[in-house]
Amino acid sequence: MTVEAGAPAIRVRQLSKRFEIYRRPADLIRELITRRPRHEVRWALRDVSFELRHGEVVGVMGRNGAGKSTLLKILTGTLERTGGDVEVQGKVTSILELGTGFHPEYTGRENVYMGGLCLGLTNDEIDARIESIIAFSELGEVIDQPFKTYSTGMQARLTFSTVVSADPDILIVDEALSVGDARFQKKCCDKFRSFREAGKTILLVSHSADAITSMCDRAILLENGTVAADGDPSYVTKYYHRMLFGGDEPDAAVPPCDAAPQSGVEPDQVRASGHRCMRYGNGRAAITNLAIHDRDGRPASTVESGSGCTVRFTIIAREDLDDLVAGMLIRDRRGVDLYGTDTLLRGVPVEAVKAGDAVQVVFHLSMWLAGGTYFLTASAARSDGKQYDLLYDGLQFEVTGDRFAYTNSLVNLDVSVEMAPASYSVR
Ligand SMILES: Nc1ncnc2c1ncn2[C@@H]1O[C@H](COP(=O)(O)OP(=O)(O)OP(=O)(O)O)[C@@H](O)[C@H]1O
Repeated sequence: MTVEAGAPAIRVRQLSKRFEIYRRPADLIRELITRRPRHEVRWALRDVSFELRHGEVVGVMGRNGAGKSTLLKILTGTLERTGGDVEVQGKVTSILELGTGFHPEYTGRENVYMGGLCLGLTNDEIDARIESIIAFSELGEVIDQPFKTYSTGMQARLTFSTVVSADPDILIVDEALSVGDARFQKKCCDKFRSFREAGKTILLVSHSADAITSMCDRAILLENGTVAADGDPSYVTKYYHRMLFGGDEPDAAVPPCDAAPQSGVEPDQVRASGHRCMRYGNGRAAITNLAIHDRDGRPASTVESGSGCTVRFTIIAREDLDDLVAGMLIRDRRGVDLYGTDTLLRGVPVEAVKAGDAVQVVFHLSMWLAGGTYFLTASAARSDGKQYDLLYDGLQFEVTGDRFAYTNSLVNLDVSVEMAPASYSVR
């Protein structure tokens, strides 16, 4: 099938899934006989609607039990829906569980054939692809050993390599990549990129904000079986983060971040860049005056790569605090965490702070990032991680680049280089 980038690949309208849960198997029989309900109803999905276009890589996030797997199972046709519509345009293949359809006693090679046949490939097609599947999985040395002797990461590599070889129009992946090592994840990322360029659609479930922000064009957040957010991955992952870490105690005491622009970056600059800061916590302390100071001690929104600077902020205790840990985290514009630390990790003693007292926090660092736009998060928390106040991406700043590095570099490794004649002989 030829796919047209931008055309709808999956359309989901008001999708619902209801499970009926019987505490004991006998309850089902009793219900049938007495015609009185003896089950609990659990809605795994309720009125879920979205559309995915060909050429989009979309991440699905959500807490345990939010409905992600149920959604994927319905999209791949392995689970019946209770209500709503699903339209899928194109050939779908999925990796819902590692090694599904793979037999533990068979070798890796035999499993590639079995998996390929399950994916609709013919024997001849698998013959033509087997070497490239093995090469992609990098399991050439063990491919004739039983699948059960593979580590989870190796199983993930073989499953992924086999599934992508089926050349689907729509690829659905459920967390399978999280078990691979960083190098294999990078290969998967590259594969996704080439899929996207070929106009294919990828739906990827992950709990990792890094995976979602680095691989996806868009993210959908499920909460209690409904769509809680759908949009830009960095915004949705922030929202998810807030839900996970900021939701257990009310944070109404803390003003919205946009209402409290931080020094070092002008409010207009914040708006112009579309940067959305988020603020959450229980409000027992408040962070103010978040700023970066350059090596001359002046507040700066631009820092030279490799130069010394300080991250500064003040924490005001609104109530007596038994302990206080101050933290900082730098993210890139895709939302990937680049560096974070806190006073506890750095061995600064945790001390009680009285209501009304202010604490000045200063992190000294060398800005070994490559040129680009970055975001600084500041936190004031208890040592068990409970947030008093957290300014998520509270400050945007620029690093002016090391002009000797490639422009897509992420860090500045302060490289020097030499080249000299070498002796060389052919034996
Ligand atoms: N077969 C089933 N029978 C009864 N309830 C189910 C069944 N499958 C899922 N559920 C319920 O549906 C809800 C959504 O489950 P689902 O597995 O889709 O969540 P999830 O977001 O994939 O979670 P996780 O991140 O833990 O994998 C949960 O409350 C779960 O208990």
